[in-house]
Amino acid sequence: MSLLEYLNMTSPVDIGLDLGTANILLYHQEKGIVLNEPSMVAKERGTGNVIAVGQEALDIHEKVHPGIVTVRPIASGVIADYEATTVMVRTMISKVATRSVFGLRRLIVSVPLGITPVEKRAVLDAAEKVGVKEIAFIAEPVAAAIGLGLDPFAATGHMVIDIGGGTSDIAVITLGGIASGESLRIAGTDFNSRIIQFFRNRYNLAISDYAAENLKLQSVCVYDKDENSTMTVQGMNVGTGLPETITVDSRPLNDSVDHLVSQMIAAIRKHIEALIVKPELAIDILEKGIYLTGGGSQLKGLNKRIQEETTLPVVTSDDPMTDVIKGVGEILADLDHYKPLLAIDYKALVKEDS
Ligand SMILES: Nc1ncnc2c1ncn2[C@@H]1O[C@H](COP(=O)(O)OP(=O)(O)OP(=O)(O)O)[C@@H](O)[C@H]1O
Repeated sequence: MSLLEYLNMTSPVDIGLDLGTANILLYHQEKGIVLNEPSMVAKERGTGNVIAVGQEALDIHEKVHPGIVTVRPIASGVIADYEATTVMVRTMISKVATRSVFGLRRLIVSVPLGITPVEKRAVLDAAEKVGVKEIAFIAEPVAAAIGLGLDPFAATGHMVIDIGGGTSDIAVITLGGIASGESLRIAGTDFNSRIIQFFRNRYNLAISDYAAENLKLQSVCVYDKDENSTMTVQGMNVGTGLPETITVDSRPLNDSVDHLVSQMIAAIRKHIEALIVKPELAIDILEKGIYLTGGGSQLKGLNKRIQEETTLPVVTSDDPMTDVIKGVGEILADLDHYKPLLAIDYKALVKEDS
């Protein structure tokens, strides 16, 4: 065995990227999921220089250093900070793909349904800077479908809803295309914002995003609105300017996030109703159910609520936060088979695109 073989540096590498609002995941063709970190960047307040990305940036964020500002470069599924996104993607890819002397061959990136050319450009820039030779984009719900073990080319309809941090991608997938779908800009992060607003308005209490996230995971339930639990919440009293601990019922908080759930369900129903011209697809969904994935789909009671209000069965994923990247991994493993999905949706091979 040569030294290069021994060091596993003998061939160009293919990488998959799930560039999410909340989390960034990387898939290595041979090793599987090699990175799963928060989509966050820490910068020096004065210069704007990036000093940390991912988990390191989140650790800084929680300590709140006055000379440092932390940003989520992707907001509501769109690239809000072009520079920070470029640095974040570049740093993450270099973390996992520095060993091959032949460099990176392909990068497959999952993106929300409505990605704009400008957003695509930011990813392309980052990829070019780490020496990727070929790049392709795949729609998140299609990647999620593959990750869930569904066949996107089948002559049957699959409804997949990927509820992430910034977007809820809704898609009815059939014959390698999307019969009906949209990227709804309501997802996990909106629940956090609503929770923060609720405590501010009702209790004059400013709570951190970290506290809001914990409340969402532990106390919020969107199905049985009568369900009640007691929550202990810490924050800053905006009136006195002093820290405060309060113990309150969860029921009013459940009510306060309800309009977000209603908007999600209205969008889902719209795409089911759009199948009126293709009733056989609607029947497929009636038989197989709606597939729910993405971290936000784990909100307590959301699956039951969707089931009740659409009257369709709902199938929840066992591992909702990795379905998209697993799907991207499957595509990398059999690119010839899946290539039509990339070409049909985005015609995104760099050389064709630029
Ligand atoms: N148990 C849970 N209950 C409710 N929400 C959860 C739970 N676990 C994770 N989440 C939420 O899931 C979201 C992150 O999910 P995911 O990693 O799938 O999103 P993303 O891919 O980063 O975002 P997007 O696809 O919108 O760009 C966060 O908003 C997080 O708060």
